[in-house]
Amino acid sequence: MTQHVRVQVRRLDPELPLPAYARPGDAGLDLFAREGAVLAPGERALLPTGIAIALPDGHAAFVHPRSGLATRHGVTTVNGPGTVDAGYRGEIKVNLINTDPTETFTVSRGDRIAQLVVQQVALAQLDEVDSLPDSVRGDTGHGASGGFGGVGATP
Ligand SMILES: O=c1ccn([C@H]2C[C@H](O)[C@@H](COP(=O)(O)OP(=O)(O)OP(=O)(O)O)O2)c(=O)[nH]1
Ligand SMILES: [Mg+2]
Repeated sequence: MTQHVRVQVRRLDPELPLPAYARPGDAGLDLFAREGAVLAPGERALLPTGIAIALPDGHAAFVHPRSGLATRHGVTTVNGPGTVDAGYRGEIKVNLINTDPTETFTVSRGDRIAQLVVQQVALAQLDEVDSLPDSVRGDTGHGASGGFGGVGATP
């Protein structure tokens, strides 16, 4: 069952449509660029989206890159995914970077540059302890479970 949460939104640019889910079942609302930009290889830009939101308590929104831009152009978010706090009332911005080594990437006003995923988040109440409970993983990580290959691959 899909859960819906009501999010108040202010449009800071009346000419841009509200962010929308491109298809039923999509998790991210596509965000539009309020301004264009030209990103040389390796260059980044903080682009305004023309919207500000008020999330209910216990929620956050995450500015995720779009996989099509990443795959075709090497364009992603620098801080991906960026975190929008429930208390943030400013314009949502997208920290875009062109990681392509040779191609310049042009953003036009109105382009869909990133997607906003709204999620419930738990706020941690930190209980300081001297030792943590045992677990199967323990303190292993960073590839400790094996290599990257599938069945039969060398570890
Ligand atoms: O991709 C992003 C990431 C953040 N923000 C806005 C909303 C967020 O609530 C605020 C602060 O973000 P964050 O906490 O990640 O940045 P910070 O560097 O820790 O700044 P601050 O000291 O203001 O918390 O900036 C965006 O518009 N887009
Ligand atoms: Mg912060």
